[in-house]
Amino acid sequence: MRAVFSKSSADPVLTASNLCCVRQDRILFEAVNLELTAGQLLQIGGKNGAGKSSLLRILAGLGQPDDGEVLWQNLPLTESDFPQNLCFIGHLSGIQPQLTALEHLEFWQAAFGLAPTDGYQVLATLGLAGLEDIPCQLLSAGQQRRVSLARLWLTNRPLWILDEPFTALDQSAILLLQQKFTEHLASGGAIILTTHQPLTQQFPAAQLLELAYRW
Ligand SMILES: Nc1ncnc2c1ncn2[C@@H]1O[C@H](COP(=O)(O)OP(=O)(O)OP(=O)(O)O)[C@@H](O)[C@H]1O
Repeated sequence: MRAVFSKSSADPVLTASNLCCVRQDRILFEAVNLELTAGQLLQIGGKNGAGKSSLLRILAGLGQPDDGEVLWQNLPLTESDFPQNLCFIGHLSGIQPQLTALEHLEFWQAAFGLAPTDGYQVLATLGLAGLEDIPCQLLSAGQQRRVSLARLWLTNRPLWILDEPFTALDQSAILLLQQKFTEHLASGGAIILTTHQPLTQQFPAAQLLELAYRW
């Protein structure tokens, strides 16, 4: 059930104002402002070490800014139903080596509070047919990334925050993921992601927030 985003809504759902992040006496970024509404894709760009992951973690409520605030529907994240509306996938795949792909799906279904679905079907869509029942430590890096991204095929949450989701994927998986993004945006979802690859050809309406590398 999409409780928050709807295609007709043009109101900002996630807003960040005057964000500042300091790490080891270095200002990674400051005075960062953004607004995200239904159907929007925001790409955070910048060189290695510019602070993209740090910004994503703050936007996901997993880290505190040194200044500024993040609001979900005009409320601070901790005072809203933000966690129930977010699907966050970090740059580490979040895969447990000893669990199978199918066991990961069962865990995420329970974590998202979803009714069981046909995990075999989801994994087949992701090109993992025949690999459902072996420990993930025996899968390749790209196959493990596909398992990790299976969350996007399970979740009904409107806001996706994804750190380097294309890492280790081959061209067919990149196209599959881009198609999934298109469907999610068309149904009123929103996406914030980091990636080093240009997205403007597939997503001409994407916003780009470029973080400058600062000393
Ligand atoms: N918890 C932390 N404590 C200390 N320093 C940190 C912490 N998290 C990040 N940093 C530092 O902040 C800087 C930015 O890190 P971050 O991971 O946000 O960069 P990034 O833009 O995502 O880089 P990449 O493109 O390489 O993934 C780095 O120099 C990193 O060492």
